[in-house]
Amino acid sequence: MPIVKNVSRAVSQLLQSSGCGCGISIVPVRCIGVSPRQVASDASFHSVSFSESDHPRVLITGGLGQLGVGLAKLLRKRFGKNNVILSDIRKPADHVFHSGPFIYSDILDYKNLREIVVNNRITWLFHYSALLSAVGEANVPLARAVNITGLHNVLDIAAEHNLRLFVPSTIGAFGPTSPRDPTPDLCIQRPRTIYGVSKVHAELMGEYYHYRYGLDFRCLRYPGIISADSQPGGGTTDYAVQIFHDAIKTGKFQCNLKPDTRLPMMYIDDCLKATLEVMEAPAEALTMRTYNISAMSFTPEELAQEVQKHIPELQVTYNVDEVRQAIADSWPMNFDDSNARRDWGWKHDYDLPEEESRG
Ligand SMILES: NC(=O)c1ccc[n+]([C@@H]2O[C@H](COP(=O)([O-])OP(=O)(O)OC[C@H]3O[C@@H](n4cnc5c(N)ncnc54)[C@H](O)[C@@H]3O)[C@@H](O)[C@H]2O)c1
Ligand SMILES: C[C@@H](O)[C@H](N)C(=O)O
Repeated sequence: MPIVKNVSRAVSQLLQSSGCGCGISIVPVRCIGVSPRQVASDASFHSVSFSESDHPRVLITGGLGQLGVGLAKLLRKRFGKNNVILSDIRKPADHVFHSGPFIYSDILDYKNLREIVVNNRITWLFHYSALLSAVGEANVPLARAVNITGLHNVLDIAAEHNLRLFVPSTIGAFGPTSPRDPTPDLCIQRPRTIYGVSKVHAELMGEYYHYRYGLDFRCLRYPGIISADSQPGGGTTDYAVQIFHDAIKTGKFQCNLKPDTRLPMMYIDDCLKATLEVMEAPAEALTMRTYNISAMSFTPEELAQEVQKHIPELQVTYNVDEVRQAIADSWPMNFDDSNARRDWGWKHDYDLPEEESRG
């Protein structure tokens, strides 16, 4: 019998909140200039630090993708609407533009990014700009620029202005030589995508800046994130979002991964909750700067069966995309997040009661 894991709660939540009608997320393709580099390797960083009793002043880069708008909503509830600035290089939808401060920011423009941080007295930065795994393979030079040069800009500005910096990593930071079931925090990391390579680089650079310059760098390795009211940005786990939109819109879904491809996944509310929690965790609780977080793990076939419980007429077919399949086959199947649970009390809400066992 296949491993059937109960994703009911997340599926119900997704189908309830799936208003659909969202446009497909398109990552702009353009030429990239090299950003100026002003920070000397032995620079001593200094800035006005914010009092912990004040609300942080937050900037989110790449905030118009699958995760940023939800993150802004959560943070605005907590810290006040005007204390959270969304930024991106795309034009925001009306409802996003009217929901709180939005600003244009290209993370490859170092000077402009620094100006935004200074003028708005930013104290926390969530760095979401990236090209995900599949679009990254389709445009390696752009992925290298956005994911690596962009990160360098953000690291320098964060260190210079004493920011608390969150950079998400991913299950994609592991590769075929990593243990896959489960994958612990510390193990071999030899990813085979530019996305994965750039995320390992981000993890290591952030940790280096922490030890070298005292940067308050915090990083979570997210699983594939499923959401209903935002579109994925071109990753390998996109199918697990697209199925909900297609189930409601057309009743037909063509999956680009094989039916038995098991990957770690998480409902967006859990992902954003974890992100806020790790940013609020006392520094002394963090024994590491980069943590795996986990919630559930399923295959396309299992997810389809779960969705069909709610929409029995859903027809699912498979047309495997070789690039995405090769990526998925090199990624973890299950994530070990015991360090996050121990250090800062991570606990997911949308889980996988093991109602049926392997065998
Ligand atoms: N969604 C997931 O399943 C998932 C899983 C693991 C990690 N993550 C990480 O979380 C972060 C957010 O993910 P997402 O799914 O929202 O990504 P996304 O692809 O949906 O959005 C990324 C955003 O970055 C913006 N961007 C591209 N180039 C830029 C530039 N030069 N300057 C500023 N912005 C630029 C894009 O316009 C886009 O809105 C990423 O770093 C991603 O690696 C996401
Ligand atoms: C897993 C994650 O990093 C992203 N959703 C991708 O598939 O590329």
